[in-house]
Amino acid sequence: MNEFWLSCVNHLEQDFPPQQISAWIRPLVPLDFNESEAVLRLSAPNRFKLDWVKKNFSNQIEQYATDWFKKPVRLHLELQAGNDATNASGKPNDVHSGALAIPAGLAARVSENNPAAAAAANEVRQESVTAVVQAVDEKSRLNTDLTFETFVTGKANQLARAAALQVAENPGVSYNPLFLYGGVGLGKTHLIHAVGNAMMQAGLGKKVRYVHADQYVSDVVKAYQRKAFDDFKRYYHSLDLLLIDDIQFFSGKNRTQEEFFYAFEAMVAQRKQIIITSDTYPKELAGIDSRLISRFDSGLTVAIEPPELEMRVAILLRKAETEGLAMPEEVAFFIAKHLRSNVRELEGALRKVLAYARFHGREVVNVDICKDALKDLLSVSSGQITVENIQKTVADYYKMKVADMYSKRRPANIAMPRQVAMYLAKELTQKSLPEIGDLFGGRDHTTVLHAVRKISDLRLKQNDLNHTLHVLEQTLKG
Ligand SMILES: Nc1ncnc2c1ncn2[C@@H]1O[C@H](COP(=O)(O)OP(=O)(O)OP(=O)(O)O)[C@@H](O)[C@H]1O
Repeated sequence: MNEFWLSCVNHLEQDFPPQQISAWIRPLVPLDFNESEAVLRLSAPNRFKLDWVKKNFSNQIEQYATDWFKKPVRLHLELQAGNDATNASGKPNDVHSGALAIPAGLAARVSENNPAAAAAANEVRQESVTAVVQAVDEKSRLNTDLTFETFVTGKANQLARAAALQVAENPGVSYNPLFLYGGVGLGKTHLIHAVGNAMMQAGLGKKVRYVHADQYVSDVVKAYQRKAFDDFKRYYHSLDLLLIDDIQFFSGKNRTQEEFFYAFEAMVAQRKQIIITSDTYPKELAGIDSRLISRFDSGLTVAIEPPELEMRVAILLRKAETEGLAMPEEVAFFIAKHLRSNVRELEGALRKVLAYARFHGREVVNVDICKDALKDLLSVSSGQITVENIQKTVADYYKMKVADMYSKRRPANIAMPRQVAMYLAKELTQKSLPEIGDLFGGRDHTTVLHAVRKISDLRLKQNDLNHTLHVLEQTLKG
């Protein structure tokens, strides 16, 4: 197990900057691998790290484990025993606990056999402490790297950024709540951290808290179990700025919604600022109480759209510069033309190019290096619009599995995106109706025709759907 984990960390080091490895990966402790169920268990030192790793690294870890153990592995993350750093009021108990968590057994073994490695491990532990303290302010849970200064602006996000700046300057009085929505990886989380960091930097002693909706739900559950609702309420109602990310995760969680409703009312009445992000606009949120939806819509609702070409280039150039990589503009254009869906994807590509260039000892990259480094990514999005591209883009947008594009399952939340994808396939490719039917799991051409007619028709009547289609077309055309 330890051998696997060391190798996995080595592997992740190729893809992610050292700061991220120290902050998020090294604090994880490998627990065990269950052969029969193919479940890999890792523990994280606190809830914040657990959520972060789950969101940002679990795919890579699962993929690597799948290659290593030669079977499809599922990752199970859990909190280190007795180390849940979040109490009922949402405050961390132990600021540094996470950074010291290099597996104890492993550290002992390393130090017995190899004093130099032990010293290095120690150094890594020290470095982890610094990295965590720099990257995340534990009290507010703000990532201090996500600021307005590091946020690249373009047409796709200028409105959202202007609104966020306005709120940072006049919290509680301009737009309350500010509701930001958009697809995955477009910068919503970044922007709300930027508001929080700006308020903290202003040094007025404001109480700020970033919380992912999932975390809020589990705080409610904990408060319920510990009968500590008063503390919970007091804490949330006492904030000056509450940043709540991915509110769609409240869907169907009635008790959480009720608590949030009270917190919302109390904060807004006292002119305390709330900023919410979501993958869709308020009225489209499923499983959320209508009185909350109407509250969400009572301030300012702004979309972040997929970045246009020039903005993607600017983001790549800025991020390459930060990483100390000399990237000529033509190279940034090359990557930006091929990768169009979101900023997270661009960051992933840049990391791959960076690792490749470092490995081959190149300080300046060119288009050929990029083609090699990004072989896998580029084959998926080869510039042309293909039905596969459409299926992937639509599935990403609606947060569903690509496999459901071909499956026979028919619940409305799958059937509708599938029809949208069929419509786009007809609009944007040269494929015939029977060919499209084949690519959607062998469906009949009349099914495709029905989907195309239905979506064309609805598009004229429903502004929201028209907007969604517009965003998808823009993403696909680049
Ligand atoms: N305009 C931008 N300038 C610089 N970096 C950006 C920009 N937009 C996004 N990013 C970066 O892209 C990555 C993904 O952004 P972020 O996590 O904010 O997306 P998101 O919209 O919250 O996505 P999700 O819905 O998946 O949570 C982050 O590393 C963020 O810093």
